[in-house]
Amino acid sequence: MTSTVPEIHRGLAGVVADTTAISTVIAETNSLTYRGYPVQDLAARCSFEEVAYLLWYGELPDPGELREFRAQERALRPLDRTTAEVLARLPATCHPMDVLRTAVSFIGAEDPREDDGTPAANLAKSLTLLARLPGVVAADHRRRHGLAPIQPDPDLSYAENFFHMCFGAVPDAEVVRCFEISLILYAEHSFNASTFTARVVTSTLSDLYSAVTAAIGALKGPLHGGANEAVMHMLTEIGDPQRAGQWLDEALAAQRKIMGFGHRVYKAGDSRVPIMQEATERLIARAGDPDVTRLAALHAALRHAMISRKGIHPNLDYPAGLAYHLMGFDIPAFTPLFVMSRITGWSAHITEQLAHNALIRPLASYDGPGQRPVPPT
Ligand SMILES: CC(=O)SCCNC(=O)CCNC(=O)[C@H](O)C(C)(C)COP(=O)(O)OP(=O)(O)OC[C@H]1O[C@@H](n2cnc3c(N)ncnc32)[C@H](O)[C@@H]1OP(=O)(O)O
Ligand SMILES: O=C([O-])CC(=O)C(=O)O
Repeated sequence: MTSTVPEIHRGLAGVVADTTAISTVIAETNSLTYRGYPVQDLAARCSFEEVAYLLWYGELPDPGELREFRAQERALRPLDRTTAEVLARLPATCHPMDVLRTAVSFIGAEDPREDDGTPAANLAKSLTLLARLPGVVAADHRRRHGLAPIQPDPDLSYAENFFHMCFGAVPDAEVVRCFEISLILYAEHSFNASTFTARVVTSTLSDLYSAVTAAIGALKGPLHGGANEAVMHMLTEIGDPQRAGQWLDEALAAQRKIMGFGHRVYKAGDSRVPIMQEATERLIARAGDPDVTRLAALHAALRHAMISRKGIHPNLDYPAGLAYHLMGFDIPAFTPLFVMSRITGWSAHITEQLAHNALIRPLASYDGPGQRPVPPT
């Protein structure tokens, strides 16, 4: 009897798993659109709140809709006492992504709303998470420096308020805008690993908090969102722009993955990198500091070396990691910043998955031992 060997798509590479109307990544033209709008234009003209609204409702808000959306987000910002206490008890040695994952799970456990899974109920939960997660990240950042949390300020935008809660001050507009651009670029990217994780959990008809908790776990890994932290660790390890080429040769010879480079879909450059790189260069110029100039030179030298040696281009995590460092965030807080943005894309996909749900359950080709008897005891 002959058996046909099925074609295996390890890592689901090249597999089209479903349709989506949320975003499209077109590697051939190096383009990315959210609900049809080029991400470059959104990053140039919109606030992060407008982009969140677009992802969730399918259209950009008119002024009245934006006003109402902003008011709702601002009203939901304060963390309740129990959540704050639970988070303060987590060991300071755990990674901030563990804190965030626990926070979402805890906020979900505390939510008294019945889980009817309707789009309206899920959007209400998504807005709660969008509004609360910055407070979680900021309080965690401060406790690691022995500082008390700062209450949110409802007069500030999403991005401004986050700086206020982390550092007790809002930096100049250039820095806030650079941060906001990173949030817009990180918001959504089709069926990436964390979004697909959220869709898998949702496909079992589990709840939104469970899907987001799982997605945070997937984003933490260094092959996905964790790469923005790994980029800064790598730059710190190299230390000197003059060493970039030799360091890279040794790392490649040792089969190391160079963090912040390469992408499953983009093979000739990530559509988001030029915008993020430009914004980061404005931060570098603004700093006017020799250490920053040196770090920027190292960042550029490694990018050139990687492109010339391997033809592999940076992904969004490469400029974003440097930008977050220049904004004053601690390295382990970088991936939580990604979560504060990607919560918008995850929530949109959870709603879309439920709208035409099919349980996600692929097949496997078994290659273990043949059938055999259990030895007698
Ligand atoms: C926001 C985001 O999540 S963007 C991604 C962030 N992740 C990173 O930056 C981590 C570093 N990058 C990588 O590990 C990879 O590029 C991934 C995981 C992102 C994509 O990988 P895949 O699509 O599975 O491609 P794959 O790993 O098969 O790479 C193809 C080839 O390029 C090489 N390659 C790809 N990326 C890198 C890299 N960063 N460093 C060194 N080599 C690389 C691989 O070694 C492989 O070479 P081979 O064909 O000689 O074996
Ligand atoms: O699309 C991917 O595989 C990873 C990525 O860039 C993202 O999630 O933003």
